[in-house]
Amino acid sequence: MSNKEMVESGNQKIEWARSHMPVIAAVREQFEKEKPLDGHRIAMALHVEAKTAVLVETLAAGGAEVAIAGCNPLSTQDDVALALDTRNCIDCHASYDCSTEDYYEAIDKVLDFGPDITIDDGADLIFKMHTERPEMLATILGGCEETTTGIHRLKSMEREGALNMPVIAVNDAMTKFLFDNRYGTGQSSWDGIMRTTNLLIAGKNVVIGGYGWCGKGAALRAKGLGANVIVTEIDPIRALEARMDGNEVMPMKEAAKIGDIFLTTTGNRDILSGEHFEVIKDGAILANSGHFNVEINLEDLKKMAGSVRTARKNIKEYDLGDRKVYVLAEGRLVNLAAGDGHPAEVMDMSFANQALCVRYIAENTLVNGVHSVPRELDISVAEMKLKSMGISLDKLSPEQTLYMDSWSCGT
Ligand SMILES: NC(=O)c1ccc[n+]([C@@H]2O[C@H](COP(=O)([O-])OP(=O)(O)OC[C@H]3O[C@@H](n4cnc5c(N)ncnc54)[C@H](O)[C@@H]3O)[C@@H](O)[C@H]2O)c1
Ligand SMILES: N[C@@H](CCSC[C@H]1O[C@@H](n2cnc3c(=O)[nH]cnc32)[C@H](O)[C@@H]1O)C(=O)O
Repeated sequence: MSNKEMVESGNQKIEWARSHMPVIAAVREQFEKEKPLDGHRIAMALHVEAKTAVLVETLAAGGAEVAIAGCNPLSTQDDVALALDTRNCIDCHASYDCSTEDYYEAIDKVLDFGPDITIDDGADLIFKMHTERPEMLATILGGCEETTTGIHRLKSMEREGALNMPVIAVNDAMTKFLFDNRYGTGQSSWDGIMRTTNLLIAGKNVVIGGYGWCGKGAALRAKGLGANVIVTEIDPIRALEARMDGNEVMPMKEAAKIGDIFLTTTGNRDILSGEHFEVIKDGAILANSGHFNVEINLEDLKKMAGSVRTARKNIKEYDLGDRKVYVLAEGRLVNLAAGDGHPAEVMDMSFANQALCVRYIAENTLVNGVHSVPRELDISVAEMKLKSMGISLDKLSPEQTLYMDSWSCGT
């Protein structure tokens, strides 16, 4: 494709996403009128694809200048990156097949731009500023964090007294994790797996590593596709929940022997490693939708394999002698590296939260530490989404309010 065709293709994807993101459209309208981000410089490290581009445009419509890098190798869509880079007030430094060096160089480039607000997915910008560029923290008003793993990292910095800027935990908004992590990951992971393998899910043993918000969504959709779902967990409550939701629960060492398709969603490392590959079933398909590329230990797999070859686009075959194992998208996020990421309708809510939280940072002085998304912003996102869906609610009558609030009623 020529550069011109790439830009056209990127713009088409952005337009399609924008037309399915009514909440962020409403936020953009406010931003265009009020210009709350005038004079602000925003550095972002997110998956560079069409829905993210709609967030970037919204911030620019609010008056900001924006520089963006990727937040994961293999999750950038090059046509969208090119289309974004042609816009006024937007610099994009991201490519799909970047090396680890290119990836970190791009993070440095968006920091060179001199931001006063950051948006991260996995805390890479914040980590880099704290470890290598601490002088930058003096002019940072605050940051927003998109994902569970990033918030784990930031809370651990906060506990050790090492977090020297305010950060809003956007992932923890109800209108984010209940929809994005659950229904978003639930749908987009299976989309990535199915379009990459072109295989049937019905009748297969699907093993889901972790029954958090992503795991619940992935298990629910696998069941809907006709799979027999097995969950592995380390948390007794989540394991119980998985069982009572109708899944089998067992240790990975047992699940490895019978699973046909494995999907990790834990945010942890080595969910599948050497001890599992020793017993894993011939033909097993391994995919990750959790953290970076560490949930499936590819080093162990490489050591055990006699040879490795590309079996099909985005599928690597590891020949273990008596068995073959297939890894999708290099063990990186299968929904983004081998698919188009979450559906626009869920990113609509995640990114409306991002835009509103950036505005909140611009208009308020926050102390250093991890902050929750203000409840009223979270509720406003739910209200805008319901309105866009044509759904209205009942209202409490004065008698009902009194009844609910009074301790003397109810007997
Ligand atoms: N692919 C995507 O688009 C996408 C979307 C949202 C979140 N994420 C990422 O997915 C990961 C999970 O996010 P979440 O919101 O579901 O987190 P969560 O904390 O709700 O769930 C993680 C679950 O994994 C379990 N777990 C941890 N170690 C385990 C182990 N060794 N074996 C089995 N289970 C284990 C935990 O007990 C927990 O129940 C994070 O890294 C997050 O950043 C990815
Ligand atoms: N660098 C992180 C990446 C985790 S991805 C998880 C985040 O990606 C976000 N996400 C999922 N799909 C899309 C998409 O299509 N566009 C932009 N972001 C997405 C989603 O909100 C989720 O919180 C790490 O490996 O730790």
